[in-house]
Amino acid sequence: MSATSSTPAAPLLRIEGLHAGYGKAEVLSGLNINLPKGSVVTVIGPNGAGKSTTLNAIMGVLPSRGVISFDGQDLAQVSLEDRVMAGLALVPEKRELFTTMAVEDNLVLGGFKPMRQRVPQWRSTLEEVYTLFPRLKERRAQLAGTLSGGERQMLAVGRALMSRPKVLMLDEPSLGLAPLVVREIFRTVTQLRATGVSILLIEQNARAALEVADYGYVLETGAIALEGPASDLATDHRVIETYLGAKRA
Ligand SMILES: Nc1ncnc2c1ncn2[C@@H]1O[C@H](COP(=O)(O)OP(=O)(O)OP(=O)(O)O)[C@@H](O)[C@H]1O
Repeated sequence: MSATSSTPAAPLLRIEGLHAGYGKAEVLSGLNINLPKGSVVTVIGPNGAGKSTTLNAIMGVLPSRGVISFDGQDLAQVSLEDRVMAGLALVPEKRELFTTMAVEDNLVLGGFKPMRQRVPQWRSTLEEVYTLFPRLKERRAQLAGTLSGGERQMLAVGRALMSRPKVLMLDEPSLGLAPLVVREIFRTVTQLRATGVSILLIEQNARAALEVADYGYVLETGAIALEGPASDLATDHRVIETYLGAKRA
């Protein structure tokens, strides 16, 4: 991470020449993304650019070609479950909560069975999640389907944290949330980085994402159109014209 180091540390997550798609339709055409340890990296871009596809390929729920290397390990032959065990966690765009189950049951299921066996301290992880999101603790017995939009997003993040990930991937966490709630969620991103979690943040809300990220990529029709330190991207005229506009989060 040090800018002065002659041999920069290998990124925790390295995506190189990634191709993925659906049937014959190729969506990603040779993507390169690096996530250094302890950083927040954002991928911004328009609808349909391939942002969710990128995360699905990294998780292994979608077949892909190219290199996905995590913590020095090539994930090509690694199953979804083993990717979670290795330390990858995804908060999907649709949150995908168990709506008819209580908040706490959603969290406990997030530390899914093999993980609970391997990580016997899951109860203390649950307390850590409650410390991060006191509102979830207050509502631990409430059905997930009755939570507000912001609380659902907190629960989706909390559930992913139950597997004690090294890398947390967030797919449009601000989607459908009021500006104040977006701020709260992005504050959490900063708090998590401070605890050592590395974060890959997919967002359409470019302004909020670039404020919280260290580095950013602009993804357009399956390829990286622009990349750089987030503060540079936030002042780049192409990003301003296309993604920042006059709207404030
Ligand atoms: N299951 C699927 N089957 C076929 N095509 C798909 C499927 N999922 C996504 N696509 C297509 O792949 C392209 C990229 O979709 P993707 O969801 O990755 O974009 P995105 O950048 O995340 O967009 P958004 O910001 O709107 O969520 C789109 O053209 C979409 O229609």
